[in-house]
Amino acid sequence: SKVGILGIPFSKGQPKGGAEMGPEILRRAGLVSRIKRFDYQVVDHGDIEIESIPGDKPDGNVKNPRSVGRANKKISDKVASIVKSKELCLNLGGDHSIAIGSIHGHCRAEPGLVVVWVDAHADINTPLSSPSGNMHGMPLSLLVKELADRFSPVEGFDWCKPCIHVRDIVYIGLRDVDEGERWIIDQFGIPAYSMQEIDKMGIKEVMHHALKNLDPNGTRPIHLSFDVDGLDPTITPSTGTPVLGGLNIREGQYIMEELANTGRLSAIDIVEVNPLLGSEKDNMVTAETTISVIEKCFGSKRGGYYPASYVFP
Ligand SMILES: N[C@@H](CC/C=C/[B-](O)(O)O)C(=O)O
Ligand SMILES: [Mn+2]
Ligand SMILES: [Mn+2]
Ligand SMILES: [Mn+2]
Repeated sequence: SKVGILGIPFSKGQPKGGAEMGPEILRRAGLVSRIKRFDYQVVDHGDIEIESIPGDKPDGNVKNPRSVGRANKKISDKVASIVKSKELCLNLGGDHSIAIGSIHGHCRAEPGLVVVWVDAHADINTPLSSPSGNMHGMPLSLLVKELADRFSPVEGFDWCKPCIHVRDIVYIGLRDVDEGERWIIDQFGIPAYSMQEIDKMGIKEVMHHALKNLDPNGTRPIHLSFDVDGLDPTITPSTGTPVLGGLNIREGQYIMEELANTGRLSAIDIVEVNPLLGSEKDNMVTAETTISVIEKCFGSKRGGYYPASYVFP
């Protein structure tokens, strides 16, 4: 099987420069060669070309709407074609607004998908409920059909038709959720395993119930949107919105191992790595943590591994 890697050097969904350097730092830390060790054939699609749109005035309180809209239209087109060519699409962000295009594009190729959202944040603020106007806190609100009537279309997003239902989402790792987001989660009954549930149930039970709730028959393609700030900031310090009390590296690896075991991972976003926000050491720790978690999606086993082609000497 094949994995298609797509760099998305984009950061206009939030105000801190540097998130656009995420793909570069992960590549430089050896991501591609680490994935090549396993049974996937790796196709590297390079980085998406991001056009800058000068004078991109806010639309209401939404910041950089046209830049975010234009970038995500391209992301949608590219992800749709990668998934259609039977590659597992690995998107390297960039801030979390890139999930608008990646999920939209994934839905074009796999309409029955489900979304696993690993994050300290719910990222489902509408343009009206957002406390910041930063679009990295809004991606899911632009994608779910049930919220379409709660706000008027955002400038630059006329292409973006909502393509998933709230019941097709599960949250893991929440610990910094805004009022409007909590109202949405309660109103629509979105399964949400915050760090409190993880401490109460343990990651094994959380993964068991999360996947069972989401897809009882175990048939639907999975879109994993992984915000590195879902992990504890001591192991991913180089990120824009760190929150104490996150997932430890073993929980992160276990989540990926369980998702890999389904055999239904179809697209993965790895977002919010920002090397300008940490020291050299912070960046090295963040990159190594992120890669050691990502590789568990592709067959890396803590108990050891050998490729199908291995012959014992
Ligand atoms: N909920 C806050 C924070 C958003 C955080 C986004 B992140 O999860 O993509 O880092 C907001 O809406 O501004
Ligand atoms: Mn996020
Ligand atoms: Mn986050
Ligand atoms: Mn149980």
